[in-house]
Amino acid sequence: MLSQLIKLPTNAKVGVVGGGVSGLTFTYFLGKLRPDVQITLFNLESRPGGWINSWDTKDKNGKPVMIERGPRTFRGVSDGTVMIMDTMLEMNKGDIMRTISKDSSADKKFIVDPNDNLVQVPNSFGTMIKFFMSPLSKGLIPGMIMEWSRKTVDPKIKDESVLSLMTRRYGCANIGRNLFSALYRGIYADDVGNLSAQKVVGKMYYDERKYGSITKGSWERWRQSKFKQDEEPNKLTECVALYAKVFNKDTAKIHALSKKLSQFPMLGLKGGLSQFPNTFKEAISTLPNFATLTDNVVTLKQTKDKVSLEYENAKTKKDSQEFDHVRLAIAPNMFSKMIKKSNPNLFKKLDTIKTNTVVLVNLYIPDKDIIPSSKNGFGYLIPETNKNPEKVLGVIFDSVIEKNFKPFNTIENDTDTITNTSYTKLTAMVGGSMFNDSNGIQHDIPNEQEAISNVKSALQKHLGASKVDLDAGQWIYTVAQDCLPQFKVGYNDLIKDIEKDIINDYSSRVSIGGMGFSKGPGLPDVVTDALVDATKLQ
Ligand SMILES: Cc1cc2nc3c(=O)[nH]c(=O)nc-3n(C[C@H](O)[C@H](O)[C@H](O)COP(=O)(O)OP(=O)(O)OC[C@H]3O[C@@H](n4cnc5c(N)ncnc54)[C@H](O)[C@@H]3O)c2cc1C
Ligand SMILES: C=Cc1c2[nH]c(c1C)Cc1[nH]c(c(CCC(=O)O)c1C)Cc1[nH]c(c(C)c1CCC(=O)O)Cc1[nH]c(c(C)c1C=C)C2
Repeated sequence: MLSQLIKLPTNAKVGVVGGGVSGLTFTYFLGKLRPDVQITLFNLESRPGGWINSWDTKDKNGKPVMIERGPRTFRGVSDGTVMIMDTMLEMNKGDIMRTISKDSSADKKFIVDPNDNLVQVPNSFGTMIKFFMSPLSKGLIPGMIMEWSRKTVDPKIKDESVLSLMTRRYGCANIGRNLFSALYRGIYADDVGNLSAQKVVGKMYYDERKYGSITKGSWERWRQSKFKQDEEPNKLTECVALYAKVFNKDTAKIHALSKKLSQFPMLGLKGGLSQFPNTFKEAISTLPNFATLTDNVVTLKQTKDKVSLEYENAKTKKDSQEFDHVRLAIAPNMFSKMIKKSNPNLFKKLDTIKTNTVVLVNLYIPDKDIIPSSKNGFGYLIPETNKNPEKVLGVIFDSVIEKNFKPFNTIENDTDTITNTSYTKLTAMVGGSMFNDSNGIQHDIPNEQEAISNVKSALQKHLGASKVDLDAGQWIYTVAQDCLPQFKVGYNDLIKDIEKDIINDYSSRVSIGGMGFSKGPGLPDVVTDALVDATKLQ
């Protein structure tokens, strides 16, 4: 998201690089706002969706089964989620929208303690007592009680790691290395000792600076939000209000949708999350001035008062086009490759953003549920305090999620309810920063055989699964190479510096999107970012 973008001239030409949800939604929003603008979407792959990859295959009995080889859900409370769901409804896709409610067993999360026991993250009084009695809560009670009174940060410190902030606030490293280590491995695939507090726990970072403590800050924010809620109960957030305005939406309907979505911790789509990019791809193909070029490697060049994209693929010779504006909806590491020769200074800055690789190992057992009923939940995460020789970040219980999915729209003849419940579908996510050396440089990615063997060992330890059952399952191995940027200490300032260079070097004719540059790494974050920037160009 760039601060200053210039309004596009009539019949402008825009190039969008990246066919993930960031590029797709940006293209859709801009194409709807400015039907006169000619948009060309470039993508390395012919498949839309980027990291979203719902894979339709067959099980050992020849029955069709969908395996998620990337994201599978997204959070219900977010501006981006309102825009995604409103657009899906507009395209008559309401019937594939699925929800997980707060009281659903699929909303339970577990953390593995140092003795390989799964402990539920508290969501009730009973689970809170159990959590406080586990080794995972060492130091938590005194840490929280005295947090408000602890010395605040030295104002000279611009940014620090999540672990450093947590240790200062809670008086010991245990809380950071247990609870927060698990949570942030489950989002960033990285360790709290590496992650930027300003970027990752922004609210806590600013609360300590503004109010002197996290407790005081949370209280103040709760009080102010309560006051705002009472004063203006039907107020839309700034981004959703912008979305409603530019697309002439019925604000009462958008508010009702936003309110309904906020009941659900997470949402999904029947048939897999790929339905989301596929729907947007379908929608943009109907735009009056749209073209797409796939299987192309793209590089960026600055010409006098335009920007040009050079592209080539195995079949076609090198070609190029000039544009009034280029949108880069790609990760920082892909952006740096695009300008290595044409802009060495910017390349050097982008190239300091290293990445984490996650290996996904899916297991499907068509005729047995090996997830103990007491552990039915979204899945579990493994914090730094567990030895974890298998380097598993966490395991998502896809079959529990699927069995607890409820239609978003009430459907009369609900044919959706899953009849066969005795199956297992789960996804282990392996590696992330655990594949890196102390400088954050990637090393040993396990091959398919090693990764599957490690996950089998972890599932036997954590779920008590039998080797016979595991060996009988169908295993799928996916390497999500460089899939998540490393959001290291100082990340926000680095991005601000990079954005300044982009504005100067390309005279505001280039904008950037995607999870490395948006507010957060989630699907809703990149969609919000796409909407805001598309409206700046209209
Ligand atoms: C393992 C994993 C699990 C996740 N789970 C969740 C989750 O549960 N919930 C959630 O909200 N988010 C989740 N996310 C984050 C989510 O996947 C991202 O927010 C989202 O996919 C980012 O979309 P994007 O379009 O920004 O980038 P991408 O999906 O990376 O898409 C970028 C596209 O650009 C293409 N491209 C790159 N360089 C070029 C080039 N030079 N020329 C042409 N094309 C190019 C790529 O091929 C790709 O198709 C997860 C991410 C990962 C990696
Ligand atoms: C174990 C590794 C990972 C798991 N998911 C991811 C990793 C690296 C990646 C990821 N997961 C989520 C996001 C978006 C975050 C956001 O800001 O919306 C990303 C980048 C979603 C997510 N992950 C967890 C929760 C509770 C959420 C939010 C709900 C949602 O958006 O669906 C925690 C969590 N992640 C994993 C597990 C097993 C787990 C909890 C048990 C897998």
